[in-house]
Amino acid sequence: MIEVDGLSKRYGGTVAVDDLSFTVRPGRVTGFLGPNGAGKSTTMRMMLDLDRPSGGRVRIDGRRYRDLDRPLLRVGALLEARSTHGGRSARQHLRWLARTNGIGEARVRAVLDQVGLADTGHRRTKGFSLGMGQRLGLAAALLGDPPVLLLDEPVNGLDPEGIVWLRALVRGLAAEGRTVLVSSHLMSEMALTAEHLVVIAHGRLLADTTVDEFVAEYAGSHVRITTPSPERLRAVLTSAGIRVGEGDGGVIEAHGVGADRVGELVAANGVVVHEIGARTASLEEAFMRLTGGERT
Ligand SMILES: Nc1ncnc2c1ncn2[C@@H]1O[C@H](COP(=O)(O)OP(=O)(O)OP(=O)(O)O)[C@@H](O)[C@H]1O
Repeated sequence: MIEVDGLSKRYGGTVAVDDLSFTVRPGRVTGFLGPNGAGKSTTMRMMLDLDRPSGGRVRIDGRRYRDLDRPLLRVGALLEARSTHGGRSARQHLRWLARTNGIGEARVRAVLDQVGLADTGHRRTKGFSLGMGQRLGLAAALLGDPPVLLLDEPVNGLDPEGIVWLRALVRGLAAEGRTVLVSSHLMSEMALTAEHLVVIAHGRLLADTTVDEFVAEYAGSHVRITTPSPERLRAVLTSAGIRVGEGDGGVIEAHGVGADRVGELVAANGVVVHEIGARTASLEEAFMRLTGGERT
């Protein structure tokens, strides 16, 4: 479990993180979302003691990072900056990490295999693509078999196949009971990966909720109806107390109501309709609404 309590970070006049409090629980993937510059990386660096908070605190399984005994066995992290020595091979890099942290050689083989680098582990990392670099970073994060994982934008540089692979890996790690925090600015990816969301903008908490609740609360679902008699349909829906809007191409949108109720109303009032469809807004739309349209 990761507990963030009143966390703040100022860089000169810039407030990067502003009185942030949330808890990341084990057993599920928590997505850490926010537009560029929202403060995600700064928050993650403070979790790992790489940046000193201006205020507040972070606890990982009840302790400060710096007080953790053999931290690589407690917390695995993939941060945005790559920190491998280009002249070394992936295997050498992991062996060095393992040795300096009292981790056995068997784990090096296991994680190379787990991240799909078993056949390229002997190659120098200098020639690695961004995606391979991300896989190596993940291998390093997993090396100590830690119960807590912090992954900052892990899909960066991965090809579509790699993204699907990562999604399964991350969900599997959470299903094993680990605490998994994954930052991203890709809403659609988070919708498929995370069950819980922590959303921030300008360093402040905007939402701490499940993906489903987030979409329901901030995006709002509606029913789309195509009809040759829009005025008549509007009148029927409005007199039933339903809020009506207009979508693209003259489609009527009924808000705060299910498709079943709309179907009953049009049948009872003899309105001809060509199409009725329930539409659930995407996580992307919910995010845009919540952050006031800031691009990610
Ligand atoms: N070392 C630093 N010195 C000065 N300002 C910084 C520093 N690190 C971050 N910032 C500023 O703090 C704010 C938050 O940045 P941060 O990188 O944490 O955001 P982010 O949500 O991770 O964004 P991105 O997705 O672009 O990485 C930004 O305004 C950034 O310019």
